[in-house]
Amino acid sequence: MQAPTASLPGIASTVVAAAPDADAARAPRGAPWRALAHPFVLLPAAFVLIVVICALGAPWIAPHDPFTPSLRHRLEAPGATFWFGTDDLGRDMLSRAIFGARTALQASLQSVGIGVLFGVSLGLLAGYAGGWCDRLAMRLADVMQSIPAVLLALALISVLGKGLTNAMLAVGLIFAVSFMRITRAVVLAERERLYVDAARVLGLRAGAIMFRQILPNIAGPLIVQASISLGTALLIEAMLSFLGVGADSTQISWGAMLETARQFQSEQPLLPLVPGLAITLTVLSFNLLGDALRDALLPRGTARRASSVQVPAVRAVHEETPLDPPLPDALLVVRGLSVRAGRPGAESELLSQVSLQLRRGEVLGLVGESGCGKSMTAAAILGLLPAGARIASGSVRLGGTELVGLGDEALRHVRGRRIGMVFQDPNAALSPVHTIGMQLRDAIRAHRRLSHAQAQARAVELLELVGVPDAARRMQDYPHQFSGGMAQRVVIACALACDPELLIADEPTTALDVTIQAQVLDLLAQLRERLGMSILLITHDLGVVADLCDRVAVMYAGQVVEEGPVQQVLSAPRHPYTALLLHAMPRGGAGGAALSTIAGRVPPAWAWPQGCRFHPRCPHATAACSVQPVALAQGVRCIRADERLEVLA
Ligand SMILES: Nc1ncnc2c1ncn2[C@@H]1O[C@H](COP(=O)(O)OP(=O)(O)OP(=O)(O)O)[C@@H](O)[C@H]1O
Repeated sequence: MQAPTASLPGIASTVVAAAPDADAARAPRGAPWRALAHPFVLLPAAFVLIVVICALGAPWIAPHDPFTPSLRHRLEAPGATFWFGTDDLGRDMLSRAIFGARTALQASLQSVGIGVLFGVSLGLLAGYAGGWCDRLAMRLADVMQSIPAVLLALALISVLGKGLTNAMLAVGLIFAVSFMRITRAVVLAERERLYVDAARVLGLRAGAIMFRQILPNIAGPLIVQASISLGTALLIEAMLSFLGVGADSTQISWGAMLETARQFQSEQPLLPLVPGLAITLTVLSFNLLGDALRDALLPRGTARRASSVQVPAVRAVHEETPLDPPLPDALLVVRGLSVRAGRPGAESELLSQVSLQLRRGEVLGLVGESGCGKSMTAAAILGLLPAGARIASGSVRLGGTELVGLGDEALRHVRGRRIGMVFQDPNAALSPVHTIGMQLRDAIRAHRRLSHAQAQARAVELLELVGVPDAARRMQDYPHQFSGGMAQRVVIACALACDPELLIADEPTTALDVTIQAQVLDLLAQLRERLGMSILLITHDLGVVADLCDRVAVMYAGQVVEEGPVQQVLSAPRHPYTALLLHAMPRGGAGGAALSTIAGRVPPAWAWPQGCRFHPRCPHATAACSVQPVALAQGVRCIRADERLEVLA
């Protein structure tokens, strides 16, 4: 175990130069309050507020005693003393309606509280864990949802006895099903988002990810559902009390008032007015508020990462790749790594016999077109393969520790502590609803027992290290208040939280403005220099590789096709694919010359070609190239590697 480090000696003081955060947009916050600004919403919001005030201050607000009968005033019409008349026992209808707000709100809050508690916990668990846990929860939900809420309440009352609490417990259990379904659906979508991957990469525990990362992000749909459920609960409470199985004689319920009004309506026709209006307006207000909140909250943050890829057919190539002996001082050694996805019998091989080596303090570039398997390689190293994909064979050793086959808990200790990860889109990698300070402190405390103050100090130090100006003040800011470049610096700071030996950067500059890209790359170079870290840099850009990397591995169709020192590979490429990639690079000063491209595209994983996978696009391919798989030999996977082949533009 690493000792807790409260500081990085000699580093924090060296602030990496950065451009000022000029484009840090201050996006408007507080979507619920924006929704309340609409006139259609102000009225119901004001009405709900009045109901709440009545419920809380009933003894002081009610003009008369709502409980003591006064037969002198029996069934009086509305007048100066009793504004809304009296009931059959001479009690003031207005005062009873004011006290009735207590019962209505208490019952609604009770049932919605129970619904939220059980529903959200189950939904989080089902959505996050998946598998049998999810299936069991969904079947339970189906059964529960087939029973009408009022029927279940009546059944529970017959077992547990009459009373509002028992009735609302039953209603709460029915509500739990809706909350569970909503939570599960949102969690299923949220868990595919980058900030959840980022939290897993940092080594946060499943509980922390569910409750601290995902839950605040699904608050919107839950608030909307809670608001609508409050109205429904109120209606059910009124209905049960109307039937005489809800509120008892010590409680005043609008439903019970309505039942009394029904009995004496022929004598006093205005009796139903007060309870009827109270029920209708309160339920309507809750529903209108729910609608407004839905409009304000739900469209937010809908961008989702594409999560699944169809894998319709089998295409597994078996080949033996001779492995080079490990480099001296190798930190990461990946050997013969194959990853497969899909149903048994219909699997495709996403990675085939991938071998890589990375020395301590070295930067290894992983290049190739989109779909070649670069991100899949990083995911396999981190033990974070997408659902349905698995490591079929091979080994990943980090500083002598075999990572393939390690359990979840052991891997959690590796991620974040020994391997840090920087993603392509910094804004997607940071949770939008937490401050930068909290996200950094969480990353630091995921692996170290530090007090809040120590974690805070370390977080500021990390922000200074990555060149965020005015670091202490910016700890309170949210991700949207940072420009792309600054947000990426924050992501890098999170990745460095526990001094990892290896940093995996997956296209860390692709989502950034070109002027900012160079600054972030400079930062990575400086960090590598100062911290002696190894970096696996995934990129499309051979220019970046030339500037930053010591070694490079070129990937094509799930295989490494060429590997070696940057200078050697870029100056004298031996694989036609590497040569064509180099040829397709935009060159400064090319003076209007058209960019050359590589004809065709990378095939999908289920259709990797037979023989050399590049042969259908290769200008030098011969009949022999399509016969059998080509092994990686002396850093290149091409049967014509020893011939001198000119690039055909
Ligand atoms: N969840 C998945 N299930 C099945 N196949 C997948 C999945 N994700 C990716 N693939 C396939 O794996 C192969 C490698 O994809 P990968 O995302 O690693 O490529 P990449 O080189 O990182 O591309 P990019 O530069 O666009 O990120 C592709 O054929 C892709 O279609």
